[in-house]
Amino acid sequence: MQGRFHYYEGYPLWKCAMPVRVMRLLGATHLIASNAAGGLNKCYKVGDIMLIKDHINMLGFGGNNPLRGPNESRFGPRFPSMYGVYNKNIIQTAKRCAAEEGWGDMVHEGVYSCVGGPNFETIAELRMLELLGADAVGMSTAHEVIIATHCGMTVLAFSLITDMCITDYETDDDVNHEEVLSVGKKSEKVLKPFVTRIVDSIANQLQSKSC
Ligand SMILES: O=P(O)(O)O[C@H]1O[C@H](CO)[C@@H](O)[C@H]1O
Ligand code: HPA
Repeated sequence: MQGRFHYYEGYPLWKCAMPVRVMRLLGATHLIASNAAGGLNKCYKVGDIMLIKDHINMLGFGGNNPLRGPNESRFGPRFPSMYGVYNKNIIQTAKRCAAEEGWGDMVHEGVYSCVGGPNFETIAELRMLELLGADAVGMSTAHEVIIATHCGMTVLAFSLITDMCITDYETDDDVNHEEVLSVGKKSEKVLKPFVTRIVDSIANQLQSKSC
């Protein structure tokens, strides 16, 4: 997909995630989701990649979930498990692809927290997310991953760290969307071959399984 629908644009979550169901109906078995996110983990740097190993869906705590409403059992069960959502084998594949390209040092594994936006978080909110165990924060992806998991897709998701979150009242730095876009643009040269390598590797694995 080129871009995605966001909750802050006014769409309900089920609509934000609907393209995933369309892809599933077209025969897709795997979802590779990427996003721009603010880094909370102090070991990260702008331009790093965080392979998502789990998420904290802040919208979901309030009952706002893309699966809310009558369950569509042709896609999946009423109460889907969210253990092991982010496929461990594919995370390893992605790590290997990064190492082969010489990007091992800039690729991490971490927990993504999804907030509603559109405002960037307050310092107190960021401190709370940090305390909860989040390594990065953004305004997308969790609902798409929930829908993909519900319909049995295998998921890899990663965040490009576009800014480091400020958790210190003494800092004068700020965050803005232009910075997010500019880091995204600069990182294209890394992200495109990274994703291509991962897709090739998954395809090879699937092919050798089917032989
Ligand atoms: O998650 P994506 O859409 O990649 O982008 C992130 O960057 C935007 C904020 O700058 C928000 O849309 C946030 O979610
Ligand atoms: N916070 C929330 N969403 C984001 C950020 C951030 O710092 N950066 C990119 N998307």
